[in-house]
Parts: sequence; C-alpha cells; structure tokens
Amino acid sequence: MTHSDGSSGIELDGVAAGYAGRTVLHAITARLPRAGVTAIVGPNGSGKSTLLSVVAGVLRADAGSVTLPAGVRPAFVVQRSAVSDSLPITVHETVAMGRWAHRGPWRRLSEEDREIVAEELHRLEITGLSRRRLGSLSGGQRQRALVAQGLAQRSRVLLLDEPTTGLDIPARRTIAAALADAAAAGTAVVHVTHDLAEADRADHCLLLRDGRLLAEGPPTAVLTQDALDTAWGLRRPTATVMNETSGGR
Ligand SMILES: Nc1ncnc2c1ncn2[C@@H]1O[C@H](COP(=O)(O)OP(=O)(O)OP(=O)(O)O)[C@@H](O)[C@H]1O
Repeated sequence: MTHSDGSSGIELDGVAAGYAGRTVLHAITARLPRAGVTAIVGPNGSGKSTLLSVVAGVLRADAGSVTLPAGVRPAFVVQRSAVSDSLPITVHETVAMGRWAHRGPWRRLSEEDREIVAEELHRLEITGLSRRRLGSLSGGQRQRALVAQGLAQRSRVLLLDEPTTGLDIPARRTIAAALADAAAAGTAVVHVTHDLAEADRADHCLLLRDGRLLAEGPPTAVLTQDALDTAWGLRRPTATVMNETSGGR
C-alpha cells in the first residue's frame, strides 16, 4: 500500500487478491472519492468484503496497488457477526478503543478523546447504552457501537462492511446520516451494502461480479437495470458489457 499527496481519495490500480492461492479479485482499477460516500455492491461471494479488506490493509494485494491519502491509517468497521458475543467490554469501552489508533492500546484517554467518544455515542444515539456490555446488545445496537468506534478514529478513510444489514429503518437512517456527515467533513467513506436504495444515495458506486469490476461511477449510471440483471445473472451479459468489463472471458 502506498500514500498519495493527500489531495485525492483512494486509488486502486490493477488489484488482484485472494486466499491461500485462490484469486478472488481480478484487475480492479477504481478511483474512490475523497469527501464522499462510495457504496460497493454485488452478489454474494462477488468479492466485496475482500476488496474492503485489501483497502483496509488487512489483506495484501497479490498484484496491483492501493493508494490512500498521505499519512492515513484507515478505520475499518467489520461485520458485526465477526465480533464475539463474549467480549467483556462495555459500549463506552468499545467506542473508546477507536481512540487507540492515536494513543496506543490501554492508554488513558485525553480530554479530547473523551469528548470525541461522547460525541460519537450521541451521534449514534447510544449514550444511554454506554455501560452495557457489547455482548448483551441487540444486533442493531451493537452495530451502532461498532460504527461509533469507526467514527471515533477520525480517520480520513472510513471502511464499513455491511453496516446497516438487518437494521430497522430508524437505525439505518441514523447510520446513513452519520456516514454522510463524515463524508461532508472530508472523509472517504466506503461501505459494502446489499441495499440498492442505500447505494443509490451514495456519491459513487462500485458493482462487482465474480471478483471483477462490472461498473464504477455515479449510482444512477452504475445501477441500471441492465447492469443489475448482468450482475445477478438474471440474463446473459450483452456482448458490449462482456468486452468492456471482463476482457472477453
Ligand atoms: N477468509 C477466507 N478464506 C478463504 N476464502 C474466502 C475467505 N473470505 C472469503 N473467501 C472467498 O472469497 C470469495 C469472495 O468472498 P467475499 O466475502 O469477499 O464476498 P462478498 O461479496 O463480500 O460476499 P457476501 O455478499 O456474501 O458477504 C468467496 O468465494 C469466498 O468464499
């Protein structure tokens, strides 16, 4: 992973990645905006989480490059199912851990850290749950705590894997508003979603299929009926789409 001069967002150039010798992502080239929300969509198994892991730096690209704004360590909010129920930490501690990126683990929080933690608890409407153990929360409450932890890092790159899956409408709206606020404040927000209405409201969209980038651009240009039919395999890709996106596989 490399860093740019800070004026651009996230740049992916010919990224290939996978697991144990099996390539999952092929030749992904994309430009994700700084100060904007990018939605990654595509069928199950198309490589969305893998792509997010590569941008987060937790999975190494086997080929190609990922360029982030200068000096940025991304904040990465994993799927809530990836967080153990038995973790003996409170909601407040969960969000405070977001500040460790700045302080190092187990350090005392500064006054500024405390203010940021309180602000994010409030933004995600979970101040009243601060003392509850993470494992005792409902799925939606836990997801809010994880998003608050990501926001508390105050990174200029915020990556979230399905932050609103399974949540009710108010919870979705709260999280969508928090992400839009972060983008307006200059953050490159990238989230994986199965909710096409949510993807429609993003500033930028990546559509994956079989580990390849089928389309990239403004949601209205990417989420066309044709592209969705193609991505979800409801009908054969047209010759044009095949040639443009998959190199004539
Ligand atoms: N840790 C792993 N080890 C081996 N293979 C993996 C691992 N994680 C994902 N895969 C494989 O990589 C491919 C892409 O998976 P990925 O989770 O990136 O897809 P996705 O688009 O996020 O799917 P979903 O919508 O189901 O969450 C799948 O074939 C999956 O089986």
